[in-house]
Amino acid sequence: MKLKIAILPGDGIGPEIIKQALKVMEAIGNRFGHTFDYSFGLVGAAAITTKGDPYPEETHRMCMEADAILFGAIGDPRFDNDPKAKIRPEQGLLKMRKELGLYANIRPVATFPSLIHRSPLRQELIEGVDFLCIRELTGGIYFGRPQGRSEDGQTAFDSCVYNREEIRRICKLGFEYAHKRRQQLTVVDKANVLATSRLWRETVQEMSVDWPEVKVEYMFVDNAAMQLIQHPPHFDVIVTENMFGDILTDEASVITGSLGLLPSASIGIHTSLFEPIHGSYPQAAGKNIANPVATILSAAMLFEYAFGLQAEGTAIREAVALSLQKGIITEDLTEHNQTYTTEEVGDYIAQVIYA
Ligand SMILES: NC(=O)c1ccc[n+]([C@@H]2O[C@H](COP(=O)([O-])OP(=O)(O)OC[C@H]3O[C@@H](n4cnc5c(N)ncnc54)[C@H](O)[C@@H]3O)[C@@H](O)[C@H]2O)c1
Ligand SMILES: CC(C)[C@H](C(=O)O)[C@@H](O)C(=O)O
Ligand SMILES: [Mg+2]
Repeated sequence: MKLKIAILPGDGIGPEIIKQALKVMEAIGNRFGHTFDYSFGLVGAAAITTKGDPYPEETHRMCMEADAILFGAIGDPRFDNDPKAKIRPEQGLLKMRKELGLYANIRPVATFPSLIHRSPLRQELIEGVDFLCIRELTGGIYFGRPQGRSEDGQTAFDSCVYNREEIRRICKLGFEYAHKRRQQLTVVDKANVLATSRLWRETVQEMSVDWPEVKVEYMFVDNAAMQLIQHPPHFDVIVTENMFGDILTDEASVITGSLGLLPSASIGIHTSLFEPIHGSYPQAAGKNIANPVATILSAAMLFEYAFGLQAEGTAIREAVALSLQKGIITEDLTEHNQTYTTEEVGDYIAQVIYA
């Protein structure tokens, strides 16, 4: 099979981790007889520097023409530390999500048996954790208007906006995934305060009639933040709005042992995009220390979700599991000096697939 994929490395550790995922994909191509037609695009601070635009038109065209997109990370302290900057790397990511219609961000969270001891949480709390967080990605407070400052600059405002159709389409995925899994859907919201959350509840209540076998529970986000740590095996499928999903999944990464482990798939109207859930980790950029596993597992999701190539995804997951089991891991997962570099972890995982 010939796979046409747009590659957007982005900023910070983005290029280093993408390089490891490409090695692994090459190994998969070799083993399973696929070839790749890659195109490389600029996004984020890298695109601002050269094009003055964090999501240039040519990158958009490239994404639209590809069968799938692999994305590293964007973000740069130059902009993080300058709240007055008008053009920002994150605008590129948001524009890309919106223009590609990437409305559902699926973030699987599962413990790796060989890393159970790496979590700051007690082993008996996190054994067998395996849930999906389905994060709405093109609505809510990230995109609601009005957003901005009052004329005198002394007041700032954001708007959280959802319509019924946006809620339906993301919750439909929630029901479908729960149906295929353990039949348990947790809707995380703040319906005791927010009007948008009450529309979410109302919509889910209507939809649940069509999914009688799926047990639906509603949980306020503050409680969910606590339950995720207190009793994470409870969760099967979580569906939630944009910002809550962003925050809860960084929190959930602690269960697995590192933010550098969690991948995601952004499912869209026009295409699909695969990216680690973490950011550009600027402190590590160029040091060859970042964990490439989240990006490599995002490539596994790309094979499975974009192309239906399950065996290829499984081969990557097995190679990753072996690297973790053998202790071929980056410094975020080690306390002793048995630390491997980003490159070495990528090489090991690719080599397991070739073998
Ligand atoms: N999707 C994205 O591109 C994305 C996501 C989050 C943050 N960002 C951007 O990234 C920049 C940095 O943000 P931040 O520091 O809040 O978040 P971050 O996710 O980049 O890093 C937070 C911390 O997580 C750990 N970490 C993250 N990725 C890791 C990896 N691959 N290996 C090992 N450890 C890892 C590190 O301890 C790091 O200090 C900001 O500009 C932010 O806007 C981008
Ligand atoms: C960089 C930022 C805009 C982004 C988000 O909040 O969606 C990031 O945190 C993520 O999780 O992809
Ligand atoms: Mg985030």
